[in-house]
Amino acid sequence: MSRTLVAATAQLGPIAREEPRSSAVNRMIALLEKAHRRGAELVVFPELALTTFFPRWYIEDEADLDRFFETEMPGPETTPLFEAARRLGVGFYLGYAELVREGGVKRRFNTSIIVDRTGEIVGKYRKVHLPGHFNPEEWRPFQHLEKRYFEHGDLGFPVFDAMGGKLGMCLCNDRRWPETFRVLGLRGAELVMLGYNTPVHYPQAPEHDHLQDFHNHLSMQAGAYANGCWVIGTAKAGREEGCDLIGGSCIIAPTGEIIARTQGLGDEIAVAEIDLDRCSELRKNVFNFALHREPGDYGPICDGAEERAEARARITEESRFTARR
Ligand SMILES: CSCC[C@@H](NC(N)=O)C(=O)O
Repeated sequence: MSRTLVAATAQLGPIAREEPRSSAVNRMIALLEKAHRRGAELVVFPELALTTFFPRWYIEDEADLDRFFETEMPGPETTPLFEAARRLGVGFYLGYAELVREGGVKRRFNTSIIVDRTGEIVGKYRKVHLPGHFNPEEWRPFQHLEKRYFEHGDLGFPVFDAMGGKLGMCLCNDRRWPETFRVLGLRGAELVMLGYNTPVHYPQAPEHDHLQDFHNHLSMQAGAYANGCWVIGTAKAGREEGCDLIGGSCIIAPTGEIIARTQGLGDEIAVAEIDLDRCSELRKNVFNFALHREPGDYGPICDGAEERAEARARITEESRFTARR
């Protein structure tokens, strides 16, 4: 059986605050069709692809916040995307804000899914490394309230047998953490897909603004190389509600080389053929984990997990926007 897959990164330009889901979905279907015409079998969309990047605002009213979340997937507005996938026989990765009710409690996650060629959801991931802050901070030109609006993902970093390979997922800030790729690599991921919304301006250290594209590619290329896996990273890009987001969506080989990338900051695809068997070039050699990895010397990487969990629970309880009914 062939282990090659034609894949596409499907970058979205800005989504306005009042833009309806149907518009975002129609834009994604157009990209899916375009990718299909170029032979793509798998298409990677951005993080929070159905709405504007709403954590840039402090939203006090719970109903206003909930408007940005999906309570079912697919729901009435996203079903056309799933139908298009089924019609074209193209799988996809999609990031969205997920709201679930458990025991009368609302839980909110920054989530991504893998949908296979038949339009079935075959994998789910909930963002682990939530960036930003809990409380609104007036000095900022825009907020980054992911820590307030989302819970820490509770699914770990799973790897799924899908599309003829072993597929892993992460979301945006996760890519900056080598542990993300290493855990997925240890679980055998051959392709890691991720979406991102990355502002050009980093208010805490504006001297890094000109490095945002560099850091984006640095993280993903290092993750690919050190784990011998393919990486597809997809941006929501451009000036969204006055906030500039980087582009640079790309497909990265296990060698760390970018083999396809978008050029602009709008809706755009870049396509490449990826050979999943190429992972072994690294995995059987320099990154043969069984032979060369030295976990006995990596203790500090996992120290402090309990303290971290306690601190998180405390802060979350104090600050998170959670409705209990
Ligand atoms: C405030 S941290 C920088 C922004 C972050 N964005 C997301 N969405 O995770 C990122 O890692 O790109």
